[in-house]
Amino acid sequence: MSIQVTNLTKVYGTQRAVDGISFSLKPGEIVGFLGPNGAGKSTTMKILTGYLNSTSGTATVADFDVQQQAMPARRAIGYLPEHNPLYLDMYVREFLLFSGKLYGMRGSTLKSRVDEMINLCGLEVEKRKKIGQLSKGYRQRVGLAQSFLHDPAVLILDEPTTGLDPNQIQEIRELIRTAGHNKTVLFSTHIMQEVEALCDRVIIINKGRVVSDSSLEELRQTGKSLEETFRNLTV
Ligand SMILES: Nc1ncnc2c1ncn2[C@@H]1O[C@H](COP(=O)(O)OP(=O)(O)OP(=O)(O)O)[C@@H](O)[C@H]1O
Repeated sequence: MSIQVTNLTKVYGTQRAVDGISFSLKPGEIVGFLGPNGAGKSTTMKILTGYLNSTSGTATVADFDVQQQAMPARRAIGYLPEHNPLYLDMYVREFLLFSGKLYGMRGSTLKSRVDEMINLCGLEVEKRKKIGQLSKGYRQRVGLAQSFLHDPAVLILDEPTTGLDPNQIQEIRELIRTAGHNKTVLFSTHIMQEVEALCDRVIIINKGRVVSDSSLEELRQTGKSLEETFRNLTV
């Protein structure tokens, strides 16, 4: 399995933000991770990417335990966090070169990979600007370029299109489809059409628990829209 989550729990103080969830993703699957605000999506993603430790349970990425084998697990992951923290004073190309070095890339391999990502993510026209001068959509492209840079097998994208205009949403979606080809992708979103446009399968969580894990095809066969299913399971 590319991602295996087993009985994962995260307690903040007295709150069980993630409450014994289990799910898995096979190599090459694109899975939408849905849930209302506060359901525990970002917390789960932060545990998968090693930003947070779980309270109990296990998670593996590319068969590496995210806590016990943190470094190889992280090498297998491209992560776009919800608020996409970037160094605003850095130039686009400078930032991507810097990020690549953190992944141990050097010399001509690094430079050609950065140029490839600039091209793939449509950053050519903006590559000489400082990140702080970019629009939100272009900042998101920089975040995606960074997450794809080391060619990870697994992409974990936390609300990659939130706050973008309809054209940018379409472009970022296309980018995820292109760059996510042959990769395993887990992404969270509140946009149902996005799930329908991109996903093989949908996992819905509510109050820290998995309430549905079905293929889009199975959900279609219920005769209800995804929105209706979501509301029925989470209101
Ligand atoms: N560092 C923290 N300390 C305490 N509570 C936290 C912390 N981070 C998250 N929480 C709480 O855990 C719960 C789950 O939060 P999380 O961010 O994982 O939800 P989410 O599903 O990603 O929500 P959204 O769709 O709004 O981004 C929320 O009630 C949140 O307030």
